[in-house]
Amino acid sequence: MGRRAKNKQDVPLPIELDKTHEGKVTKALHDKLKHEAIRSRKQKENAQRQKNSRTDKAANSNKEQGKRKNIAPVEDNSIVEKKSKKTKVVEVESDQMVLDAPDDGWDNAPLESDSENDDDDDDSIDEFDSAEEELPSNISDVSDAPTRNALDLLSDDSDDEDGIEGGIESYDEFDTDEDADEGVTFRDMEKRSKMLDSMREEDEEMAELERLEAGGAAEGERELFALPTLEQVEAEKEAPLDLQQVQLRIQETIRVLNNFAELRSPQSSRNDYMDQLKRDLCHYYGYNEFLMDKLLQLFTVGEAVEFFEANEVARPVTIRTNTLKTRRRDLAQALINRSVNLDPIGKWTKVGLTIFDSPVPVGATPEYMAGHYMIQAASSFLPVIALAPQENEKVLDMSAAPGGKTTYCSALMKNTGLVVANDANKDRERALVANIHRLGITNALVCNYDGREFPKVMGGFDRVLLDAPCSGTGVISKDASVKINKSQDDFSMLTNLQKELILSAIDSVNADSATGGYIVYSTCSVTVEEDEAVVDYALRKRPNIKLVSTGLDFGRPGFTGFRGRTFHSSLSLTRRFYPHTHNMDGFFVAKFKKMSNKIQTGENEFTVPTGSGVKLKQKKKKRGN
Ligand SMILES: C[S@@+](CC[C@H](N)C(=O)[O-])C[C@H]1O[C@@H](n2cnc3c(N)ncnc32)[C@H](O)[C@@H]1O
Repeated sequence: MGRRAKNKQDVPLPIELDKTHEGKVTKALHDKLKHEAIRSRKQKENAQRQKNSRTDKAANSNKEQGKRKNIAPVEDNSIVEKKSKKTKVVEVESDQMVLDAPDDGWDNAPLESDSENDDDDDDSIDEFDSAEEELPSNISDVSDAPTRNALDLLSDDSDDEDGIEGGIESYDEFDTDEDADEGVTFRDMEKRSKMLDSMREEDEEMAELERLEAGGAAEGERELFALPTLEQVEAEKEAPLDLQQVQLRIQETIRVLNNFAELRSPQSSRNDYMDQLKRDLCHYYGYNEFLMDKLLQLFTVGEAVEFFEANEVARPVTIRTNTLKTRRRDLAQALINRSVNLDPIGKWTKVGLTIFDSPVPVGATPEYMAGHYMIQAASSFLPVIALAPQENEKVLDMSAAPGGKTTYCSALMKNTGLVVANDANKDRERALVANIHRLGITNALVCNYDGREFPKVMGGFDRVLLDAPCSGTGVISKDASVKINKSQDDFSMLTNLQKELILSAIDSVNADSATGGYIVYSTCSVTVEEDEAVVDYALRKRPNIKLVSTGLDFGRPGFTGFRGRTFHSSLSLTRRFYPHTHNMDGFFVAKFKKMSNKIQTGENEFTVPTGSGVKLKQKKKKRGN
């Protein structure tokens, strides 16, 4: 746990970076002139507006009496419902659901035996309906989605002249379902539309003015910032940590680094600033220097701070509907009846729900006990969506415990075919077996091998999922010990294991599978050495595979190069997910297609079996002289 977390009583506000100060100094002069021009124009306009307002109000007061209610926009029912809900955890996807005029989502997850019962829909959950599809082709990009909120919608639609003239005091007055068109003429509408435009312009200019005022004042003060001297650094080590001071220094250091030529102190180099920043970030967020270095290599300093901040906040609790037993709409209704406050996770899944709050523990409801859902992180849906297991296939989940992904595979396969759920850790397999029973999975076989023993144990799978053991740098909000308990030795050990496991996973797949021939590699780590570097290694060692699209069209493309290393260009097909951009755990997903069971790797030719057991054919090595 970081000092920031430990010192809860003294936690300063989250660090917000000043993005308005990244430009050059000449821009300050430009801003100042613009500031003056806007101020003088605004003074004139305000005087004129007040005059017009008085005249118009007098002329229209009778006409406008009683009209206000009639011209208020009819608010979408779903928005009214959302507004009445309790405050939510920050959740980009659910906002999107509100605004995308949803229609049909709950019904897209039919209970197999009950699909014709769709017409007994309950109105109370219609607001969540969406046209989302499980198939990857329909996944939308949450990170790029427009982020208008319900109030934006209301203000866009509002036609109330009183609101315009006098300023909108409260949006409550628009909450009416009376006929919006009655009594409104085209001339009125045109006039109101012009007024709205002018109001918008005015708001934008005011915002610009405020920005310039705030920026101007800060600029003068901040230029005095200098790094602490060696003596001060030593003295700080002895004294109790002043979080406010450290926070301020982080902001100032980043500002200088963003405009180094102009704002640096001549006595300090870029490295001096970076060293101080690293020390401060370690203190403030409680990371060891080793991991801090790694993460600062991954992001710009600004984005690194966003990542650290996101790690201080718990991700939303999410559950996955077990479609073998129920439909999402029925599950949602059952939980709503228990006063659980929930929403669909986002357009990219039709089985996920976000739980905002619940008066009963989500892991102890009768629906949970009956196996109607799995408590599962949203990120953990992604590799299974990418794997896309089909009915009647033979699938291997190489590191399966506690079974979130195994049971999702079985659900997608409608309990047909075979899912081999393996894990090297016997203790963790208890939870795997319990989940398999609770969720009513009947197509799984649990085994307890070191994954590296595949495909000798069994081969010829249509698809293999390797959700690899990893450092957990994507799930720091769940396990803060990761901040301090990882060393270079741990990373070396893990990446070696990951490389061996990924080759076993590839060799366990039958390239001649009629329906499959796919391998998905995933980790809950954001480090390149556990993600792209492992995938790149697999591509080099197994030329009979190629990367294909994960089908997840949100998430950032993987790195094709990193700190002087060049990876195969197809690495851009892999996907990265971050807590600060996707509000889900940090995650990595890569999907391979195996093109042939024969591989030629210079000296050796391997033939991977299509049935169980392994045949390893080794050609005679060609030896040189
Ligand atoms: C990220 S967790 C898997 C989570 C699981 N896929 C799920 O969704 O519930 C990684 C798992 O790898 C297992 N593991 C570690 N080393 C292994 C190995 N050599 N072979 C197979 N599994 C291994 C760990 O016991 C752990 O359960």
